[in-house]
Amino acid sequence: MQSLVQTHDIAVGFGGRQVLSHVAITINPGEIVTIVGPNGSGKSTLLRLIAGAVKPDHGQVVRRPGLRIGYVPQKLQLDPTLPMTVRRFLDLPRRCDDATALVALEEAGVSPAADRQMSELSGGQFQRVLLARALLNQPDLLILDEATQGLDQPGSAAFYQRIEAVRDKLGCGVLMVSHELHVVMSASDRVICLNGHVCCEGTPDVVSSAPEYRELFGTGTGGALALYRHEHDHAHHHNPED
Ligand SMILES: Nc1ncnc2c1ncn2[C@@H]1O[C@H](COP(=O)(O)OP(=O)(O)OP(=O)(O)O)[C@@H](O)[C@H]1O
Repeated sequence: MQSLVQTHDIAVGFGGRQVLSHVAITINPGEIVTIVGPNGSGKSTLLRLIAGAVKPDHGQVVRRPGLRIGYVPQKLQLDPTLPMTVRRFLDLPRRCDDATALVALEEAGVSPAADRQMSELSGGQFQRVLLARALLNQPDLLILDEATQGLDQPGSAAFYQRIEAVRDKLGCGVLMVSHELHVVMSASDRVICLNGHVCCEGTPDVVSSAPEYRELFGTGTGGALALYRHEHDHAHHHNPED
C-alpha cells in the first residue's frame, strides 16, 4: 500500500527559532491520524507543511503523485452583514455544480442547508459546511486544524463521528489536530504526540499510556480510553464476524 504522505527528517524554524526537528511521519490511505501536543509544539506548522504551505529547512515531504488534499480550517470569519447562502459559499473560491454541492453537503451531514444563510447556521452546522467545501474535490487526504474549536463537547463528538463516517464512505485518510484529547482519542486510529519532535506515536491506548504522553498531559485521559474500548467492544458485539 502506497502511503499518502511521508515526511523525512523535517526541520522548520522561524526567525532562528526551531519549531520542528527530525519529524518523520507517514499517513496511509483510510486512516485517521490525530496530532496532539501542547500550545506552540508545531502542530499547525506540521499540517501546513504537509499541505505545502510551509517549506522545510531540512528534509523532505513526499506526497503520493496526484494527491488531492481537502482542508478544514479552525474557524472562518465571515462578515455577518453580508448575505451569503450555503450554496453560494460552496462556489468559493471555485464554482461547483449543484449535484456535486448536494453530495458534499450530504456527506458532511447538512444536506437540507443549501438555501440557508451562512449567518444563520449554528457553530456545528457551520463547521460541517466547511467540511462539505473540503469534500468538493474528493480529497484523498482530509486535513483538519482544530476544526471543532468553539463547539461544546457533544458537538465535537458528533463532528468527529461524522469525520469517521466520511472516512468510511470515501476511504480518504484524515490528518487532524485537536486539543480535545478525550474526544479525539476515541475517533483516531493513530495518535502522534508532538512537541517540536515526535515524542511518541501509536494507537490511542498505546500513546495514552506512554511516559512521554503522560509527562505532557498527565493521566487524566483514562475516561477517554474507556470510551474508546467501549465503542470498540460495541462494534464487535454487532459484527461478530468482524
Ligand atoms: N509563519 C510564522 N512565522 C513566525 N513564527 C511562526 C509562524 N508560524 C508558526 N510560528 C511559530 O511557531 C511556533 C509553533 O506554532 P504552531 O502554530 O505550529 O503551534 P501549535 O502546536 O499549532 O500551537 P497551538 O496549539 O497554540 O495552536 C509558535 O511559536 C509560533 O509562534
